[in-house]
Amino acid sequence: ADTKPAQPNDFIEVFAKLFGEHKGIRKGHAKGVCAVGDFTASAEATARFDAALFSGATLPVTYRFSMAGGNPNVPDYARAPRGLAAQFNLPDGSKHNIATLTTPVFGAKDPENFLGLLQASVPGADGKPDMAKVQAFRTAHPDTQPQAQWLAVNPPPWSYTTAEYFGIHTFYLADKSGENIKIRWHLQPKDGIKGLTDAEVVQQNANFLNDRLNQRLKDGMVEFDWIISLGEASDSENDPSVQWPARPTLNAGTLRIKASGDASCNNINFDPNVLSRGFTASDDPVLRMRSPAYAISFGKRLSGQ
Ligand code: HEM
Repeated sequence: ADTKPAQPNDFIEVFAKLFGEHKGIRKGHAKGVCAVGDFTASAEATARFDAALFSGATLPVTYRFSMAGGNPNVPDYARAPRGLAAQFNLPDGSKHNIATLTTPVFGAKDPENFLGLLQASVPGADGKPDMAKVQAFRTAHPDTQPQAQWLAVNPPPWSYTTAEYFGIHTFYLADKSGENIKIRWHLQPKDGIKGLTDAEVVQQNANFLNDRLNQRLKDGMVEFDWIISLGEASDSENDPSVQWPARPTLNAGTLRIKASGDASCNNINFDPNVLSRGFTASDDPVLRMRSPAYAISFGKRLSGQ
């Protein structure tokens, strides 16, 4: 990074400049919907890993699907990432959180460049962002380009249930021999991947995603396979703007969603550094920044700010 270290509250402040102040709701991923279901590990994951999540027991899970950004009224056809967060409830009362995006990479390699990109995008006096300034920032910081390129060529999901969701960061996972394996992972929808057509992007109403999820759940539960990629020595451990090459994978289990639209996720902070035994966070600086930024947002929204 070529600037002073980004502070967690810098993000809360720039989100307010970009999206306005919205009291009592999430400062990021403001628009979303709760859901409930469970998770069962695969026999392969149970055999291979020494991790509480993969012990084999079926675990209750609280989910939240969301639209990226701090605008609670963002239209559901926006070319922005969608999020899927999950909180796994372990038998001993502990929790494990994941909070994923539909893009395989994040929008910057570190908090400073993400903050710089957001600051460059703040609208001027005319209410519009200075696109030349944004473009100049992206040119000077090439790590801010891959996510934007991905979003430009991939249509927004047709439904929350027809997208892949990526963990993006590198984590370590303990195997039965006591070794910590370098992993990345994504959630693979059993409904298949389906995007909106160009015509649908223009014609969709602004709030179809929640209805489509409710409608889909009337036909039975929605399932995602948890696909883990096994990293190699050359694969990045701390740069979320870079995708790993295709690697050997294994199916670690199935996430099931059974109902949506309740209030179960409202008071959850899906801090992605809350991990259960067997998982360890990498020192990806973006991953580390997420805990304090989410905590500020959580404290604010719980206190009506
Ligand atoms: C420095 C980088 C980041 C900052 C500052 C940031 C900030 C935030 C904030 C403030 C929230 C609201 C938290 C709450 O009130 O509970 C949030 C939610 C979320 N973020 Fe991030 N985020 C960052 C990176 C990421 C990355 C890399 C991912 C995915 C890999 C991600 C996925 C999500 C998701 C899915 C939610 C919604 C969670 C929910 O449904 O409650 N974010 N983010």
